[in-house]
Amino acid sequence: MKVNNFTDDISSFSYRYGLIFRTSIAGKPVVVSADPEFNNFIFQQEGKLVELWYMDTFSNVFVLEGESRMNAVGAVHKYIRSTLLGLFGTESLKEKLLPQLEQVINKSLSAWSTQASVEVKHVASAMVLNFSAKQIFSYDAENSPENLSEAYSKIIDSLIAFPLNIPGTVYHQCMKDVLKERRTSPESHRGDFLDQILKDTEKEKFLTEDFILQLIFGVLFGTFESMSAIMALSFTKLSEHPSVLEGMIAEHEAILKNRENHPNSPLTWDEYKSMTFTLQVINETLRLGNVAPGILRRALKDIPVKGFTVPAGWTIMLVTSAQQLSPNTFHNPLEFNPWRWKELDSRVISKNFMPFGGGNRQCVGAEYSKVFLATFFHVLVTKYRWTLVKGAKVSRNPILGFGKGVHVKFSEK
Ligand code: HEM
Repeated sequence: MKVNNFTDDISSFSYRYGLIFRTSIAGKPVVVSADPEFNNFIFQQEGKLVELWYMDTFSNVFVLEGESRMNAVGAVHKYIRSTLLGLFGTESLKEKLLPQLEQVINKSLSAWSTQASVEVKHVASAMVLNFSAKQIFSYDAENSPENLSEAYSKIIDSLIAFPLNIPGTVYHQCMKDVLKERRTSPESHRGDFLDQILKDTEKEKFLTEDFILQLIFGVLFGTFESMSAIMALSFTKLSEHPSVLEGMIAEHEAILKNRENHPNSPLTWDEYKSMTFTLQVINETLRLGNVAPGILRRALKDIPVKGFTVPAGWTIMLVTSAQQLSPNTFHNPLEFNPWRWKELDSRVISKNFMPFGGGNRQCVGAEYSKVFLATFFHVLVTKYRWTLVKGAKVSRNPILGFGKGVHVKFSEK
């Protein structure tokens, strides 16, 4: 069979396979794919035919070359992934984090309800970042001299605007101080992520100070934009679809009723698992939200695809977001309709709905995000009522944007 190179005959390729085509971004050749077969295949090829590649902006922040580069799979990635899953994975959520999450959410909503209104994305970012940072390095938002979420959002704004050197920022200085304190007083054992990686520095040579700082930055980066964008979008969608909100209220009131004599007892794992409709609302918001508009990889070797070849070195952009908006899978794809999930087959879902990516780089915060959102809705609809004071014009550039923000007034029920 004749194997063409993308560079040989691009036009006939894009004509024949509209879901995969070639373009260029910042002068570099990129193969863009919304093809479910190819995208699923590429997710399984991490470290074999492809590796993670977020182009130049991120290579100024994260080490993407050399032995301890963050994008390679292998011992370093395995160590980080399993350590993070130990912290944010299902077992930890079930055994430890769920009651803590409920407490933090209760506290946040109670504080928000004392204000005339709050901008949801802003306050949700701080809530999620502070909770995640507490698990990672025992960050204490109430007593810390530095406001981590303010320092962090400055970095994110500039990161998107221009390449940035992390050293010199308030974030970097704050984290260096945290590391120094831990190293000089090893007796202050906190049982967090930082304790564990500092304990492993002898054994794992790649755990240098710079690496640890970048790693913590990277994990917080994962939590910061994504969760708050989904929360802001939820409020926008729920205000447009009161019947969905009513469905959630009914589901959560039934949970309280089933507790019989203990309506105020903490949320249990079984109760979380029973929130069928709420989890469908979360799926629908993730589907429309498409927090990761494209997932980027670099071809390590020539990759054959449908009679053509993606040459080694080229960038591949997996546009899973387009799959999630495909009318072939999702009838009336732009409509916010959580009930659609009742009808969808689980095999169709796993192939076409990948808000958390796939393969061995699938988001380590996937279950954490769902538990966080479900617990948030549980507290919200059982204890509070809210009104949208000022909605936002939702945009995509390519990151989900909320113009002047989603302003909500919360009040106790
Ligand atoms: C709505 C919320 C979230 C969405 C939609 C999301 C989405 C994603 C996606 C699409 C990837 C794969 C990226 C790729 O393959 O290049 C990913 C990876 C990752 N996410 Fe998330 N994420 C979310 C929340 C979180 C949270 C809360 C954490 C914090 C624990 C987190 C930590 C990570 C990490 C560490 C990775 C890299 C995993 C690896 O390379 O092995 N994410 N996320």
